[in-house]
Amino acid sequence: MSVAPARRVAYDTIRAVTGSDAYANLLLPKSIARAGLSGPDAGLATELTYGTLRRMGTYDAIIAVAADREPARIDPAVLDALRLGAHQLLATRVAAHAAVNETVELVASATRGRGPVGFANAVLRRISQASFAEWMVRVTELARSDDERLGLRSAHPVWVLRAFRRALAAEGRVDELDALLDADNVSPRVTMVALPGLADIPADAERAPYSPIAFRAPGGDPQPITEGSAGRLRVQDEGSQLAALALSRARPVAAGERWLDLCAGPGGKSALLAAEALAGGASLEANEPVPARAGLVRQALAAVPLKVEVSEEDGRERAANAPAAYDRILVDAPCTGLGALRRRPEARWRKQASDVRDLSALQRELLADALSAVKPGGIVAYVTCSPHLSETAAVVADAIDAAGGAVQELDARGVLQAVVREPLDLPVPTSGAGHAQLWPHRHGTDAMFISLLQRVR
Ligand SMILES: C[S@@+](CC[C@H](N)C(=O)[O-])C[C@H]1O[C@@H](n2cnc3c(N)ncnc32)[C@H](O)[C@@H]1O
Repeated sequence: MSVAPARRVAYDTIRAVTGSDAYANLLLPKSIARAGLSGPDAGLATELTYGTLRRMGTYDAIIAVAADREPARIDPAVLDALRLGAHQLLATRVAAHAAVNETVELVASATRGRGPVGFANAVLRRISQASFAEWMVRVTELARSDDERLGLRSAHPVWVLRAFRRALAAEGRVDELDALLDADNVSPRVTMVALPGLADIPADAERAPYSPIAFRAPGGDPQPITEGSAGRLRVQDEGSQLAALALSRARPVAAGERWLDLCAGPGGKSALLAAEALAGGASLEANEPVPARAGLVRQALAAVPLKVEVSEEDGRERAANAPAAYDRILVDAPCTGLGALRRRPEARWRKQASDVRDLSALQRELLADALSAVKPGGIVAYVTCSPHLSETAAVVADAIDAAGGAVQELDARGVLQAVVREPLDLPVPTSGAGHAQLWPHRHGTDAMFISLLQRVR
């Protein structure tokens, strides 16, 4: 039996993600194009890849019971095939015989001898004997806590869902946790930006609710729109647009202002800030230490007729070497990305709780150095695409404390409400802090955190 090309593409992508740390959202479109898939076949390859990777932890729990063996003791090439097979059997309308036979065929092509093939065949047949709901009853009975059960049902690691619960509790909305976990398992609609002053939203496009420059890609396919737009109509999450606009529109721009985008790669917000700087008579510099990503920043900036220098330094040094030089700085800090799980299906399983400690130390240093690089009266926007409190409110609170009265937090929610087309539901945090936290389930955006900090002396 031959393997359908869509399944082969899904399997190879999953192997590259689990075995070589590839990113599915970057690799899959290239693999689909190379295999010549289009229409429903491309859709099937995407569904199989994203669905399998998103629910990997849950499928592993099912495979452990069906195989009577811990996933860590299964050959990785076989395990990935079993994950893909389990997804087809339990969460799609793919016929069971096709799911089993073609998965076994994938195992035969990836391994030697009859052992792995027989093993995979037996495990898949066992999985096919019960529905997803029945398997959930079996695996959740083995869970050691309510949070483990919730993690299995929602396909989130326990440390991630606990971090989400704490962040929602910090704004008195802990009852939204289930909605947030559900939203993470649905691919977002493709949202685009029309760079202000340089491009118009296409007349027939559906507007997005909040950002005044956002619209939906017609038919979900951005390519016909991006082509021929010279980079001025581009894909960008509405939350990212709002984060950049919160800085550029925090107050009117005075001609001659100097702006810096400190952590700029791959350049989506730089392009938007450049368009805003051009309109207001400000200048912009950008910085990104990873050379390949700095190249992407230059590409993105090519859309805007403004000369923008792109440096390739560690942001801490870049900012520390420019005391009181800038009027506005964007610190879109490197973070866990837990706010963008919808579009990065494997990210939730790849990140570890221990990553947060190292990242938050770097975030604190970047923010402190950025605050030293703004003029008195200047504004730093501290932004993450993570809602984890250790990367968000705690970093900002420490920066304000450390500044000993030299830094105050502005009302980011008020700034955003003045920018948006429809009011945002942005509760006041129980701490009373001035930041804004966007959410996939509530706003349809990535979970962007936005704090505006002003140096007062
Ligand atoms: C969240 S991304 C920025 C996204 C970007 N602003 C955009 O909208 O396209 C964070 C960036 O920070 C960069 N980065 C990592 N360590 C850094 C450091 N020490 N200084 C400055 N940037 C850093 C990463 O390479 C990454 O490109």
